[in-house]
Amino acid sequence: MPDLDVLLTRLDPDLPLPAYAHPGDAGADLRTTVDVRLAPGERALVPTGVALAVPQGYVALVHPRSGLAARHGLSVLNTPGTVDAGYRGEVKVLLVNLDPREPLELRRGDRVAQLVVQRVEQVRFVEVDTLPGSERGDGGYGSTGGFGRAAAPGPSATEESS
Ligand SMILES: O=c1ccn([C@H]2C[C@H](O)[C@@H](COP(=O)(O)OP(=O)(O)OP(=O)(O)O)O2)c(=O)[nH]1
Ligand SMILES: [Mg+2]
Repeated sequence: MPDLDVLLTRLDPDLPLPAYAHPGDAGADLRTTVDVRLAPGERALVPTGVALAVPQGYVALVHPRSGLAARHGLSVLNTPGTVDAGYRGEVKVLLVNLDPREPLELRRGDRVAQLVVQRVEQVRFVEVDTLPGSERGDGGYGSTGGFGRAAAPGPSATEESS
């Protein structure tokens, strides 16, 4: 049951508005207003035919659709794309064909991505000389190990498999 109004203008009156496929879904599907052919590895910034006034304190994020990603390698290059509250231009989707072999033909009206609206904080950045300590410290980028699989038998059995 939606409880937040997001004002929208339709720049392409013949296409349906962004819509949630099921009640309670996080993402509302966005459609391309144009036909696009993406060669393997190719990207394109495609228009969606809508402009939004996202309320202050919220952001609209442009996410890929998992079915198109799994079946065709279609993704959003800058995923998730950020539509700021102050942005009044047309929402666009930076599509990329990550399939190494197959070109992808998209037609006007196809649901190519999904829009997730969520709350967001704007913070005050406060410069200090020394940060408070933490258990993790500066460990990152794999500091806790890899996949955590049982070590396979063989020459590297003594090392943790990554
Ligand atoms: O997938 C996206 C990403 C961005 N935008 C629009 C809305 C967003 O508010 C604006 C700027 O996006 P972003 O801040 O990610 O791009 P930038 O390269 O930093 O541009 P700018 O200098 O305009 O902020 O572009 C979209 O329509 N779709
Ligand atoms: Mg920016």
